[in-house]
Amino acid sequence: MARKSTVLKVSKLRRAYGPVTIVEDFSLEVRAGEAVALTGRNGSGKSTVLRCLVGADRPDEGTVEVCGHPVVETSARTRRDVATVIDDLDFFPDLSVVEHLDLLARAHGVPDADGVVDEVLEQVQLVPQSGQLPGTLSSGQRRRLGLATAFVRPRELLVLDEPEARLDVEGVTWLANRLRAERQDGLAIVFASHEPSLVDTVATRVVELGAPRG
Ligand SMILES: Nc1ncnc2c1ncn2[C@@H]1O[C@H](COP(=O)(O)OP(=O)(O)OP(=O)(O)O)[C@@H](O)[C@H]1O
Repeated sequence: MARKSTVLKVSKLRRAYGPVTIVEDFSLEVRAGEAVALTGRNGSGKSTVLRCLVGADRPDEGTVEVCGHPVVETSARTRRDVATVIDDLDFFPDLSVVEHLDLLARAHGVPDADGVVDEVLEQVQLVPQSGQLPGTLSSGQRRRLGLATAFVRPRELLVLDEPEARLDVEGVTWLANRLRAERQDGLAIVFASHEPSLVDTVATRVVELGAPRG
């Protein structure tokens, strides 16, 4: 069988905040169809690594490439290839749930945007809330909308920071199955998680980050 192509290549990443080095000599290669779980204690640097992967933070040293191109948060290429759910997303206060998803799908040139948005709304169980504004959603529903934004658009790499946060038990099970299916369809995934069931179901590899050093 042909080896799957490398989607993400991280080489010798280092990130320090002041005198404290959080991440040092971190390298990672993720191929299409692989899912890497970043685990480790609070403060071990998982979010720091993920922010560097998507270009939301700049490493002090090292390089990050997606599909052979350097990651730059503002580049069209990076935005096309990388779907992220990290931190709490900012939503437009005056666009409804369905309008957010429509906007994203159309901006990314998704064929049959209406059909894709309807399908994802069903999957994240936000059909009854599709006309609501983000400010009126429950915190778990806002997380579901955040996840939906990643699923209505094209993607080669999915980067998720604690995607299970604020989901109910049924939601975590759905998410685990959905991410496993995405990986089996050939997507590359990197996610940080404290949820063992999610890691067990989704990850093909687990990378545990250590404690920060002073
Ligand atoms: N902008 C910043 N300035 C100073 N320190 C920071 C900054 N961002 C993160 N840190 C520190 O870097 C360390 C790693 O934080 P990070 O958020 O990457 O951890 P994490 O592994 O994702 O933790 P958690 O499991 O709690 O989400 C923490 O000690 C944090 O306080």
